[in-house]
This record gives sequence, structure tokens and C-alpha cells, in this order.
Amino acid sequence: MPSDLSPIDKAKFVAAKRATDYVENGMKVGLGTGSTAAWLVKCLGEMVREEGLKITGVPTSSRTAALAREVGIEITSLDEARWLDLTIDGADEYDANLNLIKGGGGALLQEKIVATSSDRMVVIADIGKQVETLGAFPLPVEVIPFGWQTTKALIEETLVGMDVMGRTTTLRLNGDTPFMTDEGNYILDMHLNRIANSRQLSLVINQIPGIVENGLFIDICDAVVIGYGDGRVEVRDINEGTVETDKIDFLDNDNLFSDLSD
Ligand SMILES: O=C(CO)[C@H](O)[C@H](O)COP(=O)(O)O
Repeated sequence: MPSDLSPIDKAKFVAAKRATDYVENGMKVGLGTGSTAAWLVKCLGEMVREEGLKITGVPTSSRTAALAREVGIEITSLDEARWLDLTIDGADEYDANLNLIKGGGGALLQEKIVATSSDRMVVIADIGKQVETLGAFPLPVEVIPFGWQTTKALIEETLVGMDVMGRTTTLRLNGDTPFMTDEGNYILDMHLNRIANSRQLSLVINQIPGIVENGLFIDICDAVVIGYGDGRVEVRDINEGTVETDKIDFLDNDNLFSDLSD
């Protein structure tokens, strides 16, 4: 039941619920990864089952693919879909220009490919993800395992010339072994604290051999749906220049909570 959820989970849920307003019958929808995106997949699953919503989902990770199947959303690959109407995904940080840090869940590569293949990207987040300057959240970078220590050293050397506050880079672990992405790569987390020029950093980092992609999403996100623990939501659309507020009633969603809460 809703009262069992923490305020952060309530905020994630209301953001996800409000974002389903963007989804229309017949759409091809990129499905993000992470705990906020999981709420979205559950909400969409309920709409498919209860309201006859017809969508095709393109998941951004094996985890999301499994959840989408479980809740009854038809899924396909990006190669089949080719171009998507919309992607809805979570984020680790967003700034006033809706530039993002993503990849906390290790799915940044597929997430970036899917988001850039979409007419529109909508981010769903709790208010705690909002920052003035990106970088407090460690920036994930996906690297191929071959020579990763050399790649790490090259990154740290490159950072000397960049306007960032920290330069440590750590290999993400899963227990005692390296965390492995769906593509069989490793993640290096860059502890930068403050990224003065995220656009420049993103371009420079991606020039280093061994780096597949970084978690900076620059000029990709069109709108953010921000959730609060009391049910309020705020929708900021960067293209329309609009800010809307709304409130989601938890009581309307009792079925969803009792059926699908983890
Ligand atoms: O980028 C991501 C996964 O790679 C997630 O969207 C991001 O980490 C946010 O996750 P959560 O919704 O669990 O806070």
C-alpha cells in the first residue's frame, strides 16, 4: 500500500505516473532503467492490461526487458523499431538546461542510444536529483575491459586539463568482481564533484580509446517530470518553455501498489 512507501519512492512513483500522460496508443516507447523507470514500466503495464493501451516498448537493459515482459508490455529491439516516438527514463542528476548524468544503474550506453533515437526524451525524477551544476554524482563511463587500467590512467591524465573539482576514477564492482554491463563492458565512475563545462567534457572523454560512452546526456532531454513525496509533480518542458504543476492521488492507484510493489 502507498503508506508503506518511503517519501522518495512516492516521489518516484508520482513522476512515473504523470509521465504516462505522454504515452499514446500505437507509440513506440523507449523504456528506461532504474527504480524510477521500473515504476513507469509497472504503470504502463497496468494501462496495457486494464485499459487496452497498445504500445511497443524498447527496453534499455535486460532488467527492464524482464520487467516489461512480466507486466505484459510488448517489447521489441531498437533494430526492429528503428525510430521511437518517446523515451521515458530516470536520471542521477539534471540541471536547469535538462542536461543529465545517467548510468547509476550501469545502463547508460543503451539508454543513450535509445534516447537519441527518440523524437522526445522525458526524464522522471524525484526533486533530490536536481542540481545547479552537474558532477556531485560520480560520472559513469563505459569502457571495454581490454586495457581498462590504461584507459583509466588516460582519463585521469585528460582530466588535468579540464575544469573539474575532483579527478579520481574508480572501477565499479559487483561484490569482488568488476560490474559488467549488458554489453560486456566495465564502468569507471569519475568523482569530479563539479563539472564546469559538461558539453566539453563529454566530447573530450569520448575521444579516449577504450571508452565506449559516458553518462553525460547533453541536449537530449526535452522535459523532466519531477515528483515530490506528497504527490505533487512538476513538469518542465525545455522546448515549450513551460512549467506545469499537478498532484497525483495515491488512493487512485491502490491496485497498482498492491499488485506490483516490490
Ligand atoms: O541511469 C540510470 C541507469 O543506468 C538510471 O536512470 C539512474 O541511475 C536513476 O536511477 P533511479 O531511478 O533508480 O534513481
